[in-house]
Amino acid sequence: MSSSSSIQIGPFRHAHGEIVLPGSKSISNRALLLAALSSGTTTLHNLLDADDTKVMRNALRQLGISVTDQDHHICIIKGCSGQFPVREADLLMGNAGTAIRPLTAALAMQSGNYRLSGVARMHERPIRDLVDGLRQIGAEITYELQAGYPPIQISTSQINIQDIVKVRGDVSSQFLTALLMALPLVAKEPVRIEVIGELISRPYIEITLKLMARFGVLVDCPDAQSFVIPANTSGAVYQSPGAILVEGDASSASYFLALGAIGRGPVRVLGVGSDSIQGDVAFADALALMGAKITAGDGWIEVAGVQNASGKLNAITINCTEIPDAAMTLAVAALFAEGKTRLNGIASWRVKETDRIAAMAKELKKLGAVVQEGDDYIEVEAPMTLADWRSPPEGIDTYDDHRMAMCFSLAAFGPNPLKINDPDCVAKTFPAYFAEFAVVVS
Ligand SMILES: O=C(O)C1=C[C@@H](OP(=O)(O)O)[C@@H](O)[C@H](O)C1
Ligand SMILES: C=C(OP(=O)(O)O)C(=O)O
Repeated sequence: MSSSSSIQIGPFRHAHGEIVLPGSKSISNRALLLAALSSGTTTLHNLLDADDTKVMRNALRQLGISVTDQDHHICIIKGCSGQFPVREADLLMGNAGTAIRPLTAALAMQSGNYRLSGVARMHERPIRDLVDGLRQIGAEITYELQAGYPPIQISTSQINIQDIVKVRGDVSSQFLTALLMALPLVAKEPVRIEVIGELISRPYIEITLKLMARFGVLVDCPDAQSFVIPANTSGAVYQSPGAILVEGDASSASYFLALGAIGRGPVRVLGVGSDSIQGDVAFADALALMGAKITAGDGWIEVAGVQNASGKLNAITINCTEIPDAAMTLAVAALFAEGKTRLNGIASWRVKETDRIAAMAKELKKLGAVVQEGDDYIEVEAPMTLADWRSPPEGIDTYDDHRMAMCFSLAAFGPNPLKINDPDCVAKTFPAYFAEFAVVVS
């Protein structure tokens, strides 16, 4: 849990250096679950060691899986061949969407009794579309407090799959990810998952499919809305690949790439690059559109300032439905752009760690930016002159949202010192963030 301290940083002018990124949250939590469900032993290298992955590791241990941390970043998992040894458990999921949603689906396939709950904010984050998807195939799931939200109770039931399972994809892609990973455990015939309506955050589905393939399950995608899971004829459907090397986290990379643009650079991130399976590497393309000088290769990306004669970024209008997490970094980078930056397709921000559109608008305004928000967009214009930048004495609030804290560190490149409240909330995905930040800024 994060404390209620604050830090004072900046003003800074330069950013340069190299940073080795922590492991990807999205890959770490998928790899942990698939390794646990597989037959065989898997060694996970460069696993993220942060709150969200602790939640997953602890839950798997409670479910009877052998999870051995060799050091902070190497973890050895002995798989259970699809059937968790423990059939009753009360699992605390913190605020980790990548833990509660996939585990809910996997546990609904187990014929056991499980309760899943989280921190207060998790109980405001929707899970209805997943529960509806699972109920179609006979899962018994009830809501403990408010319908549509955790805590939930999963009871022993008979899973009976007809040939099509439908799921909505416009609130979170994690519901589809959860079904994709869980259904192979019970698919006696091929099962088609059909996505109803828009599918947001689509690149995260690519991560899911690629990880499933590493564990031996190949999903067919006949069209953009359909996913066909093969029949499970052998019982133990997932096969351990032996070892997995987790890439660096592309969302975590976004803060350092932005620093390389705003603080002249060069800043190089190591651990993600042109060969990445994470959609958030497209943040580098967005930054290039804003005028940043970017080069990349396998396993690295570098930013060396901006190409515009003004030395400033230029504003852009961009649809962010494929990069919902890194898009937050663009909103704060807009403080260093000429013109009005508009981020579209970000309705999902409202149901994440906090209402990120409201929080972002409120805190950017405290700095003197001109901000407009709508249901699914935000527009940001930098303070007109240096004198229009404000230094709010009460500090920037972070709403227990790791990305609010990390994004707003960029604002320390404005003319004033900056106070950030509750910086420890970065522990959700990047506990060492402010230590790494300190190494590259001056
Ligand atoms: O599947 C994943 O690993 C994630 C999917 C995205 O969520 P939504 O699909 O809810 O947008 C993203 O914001 C989250 O941080 C991680
Ligand atoms: C939305 C996020 O997390 P979660 O996996 O809890 O959905 C995030 O990390 O920005």
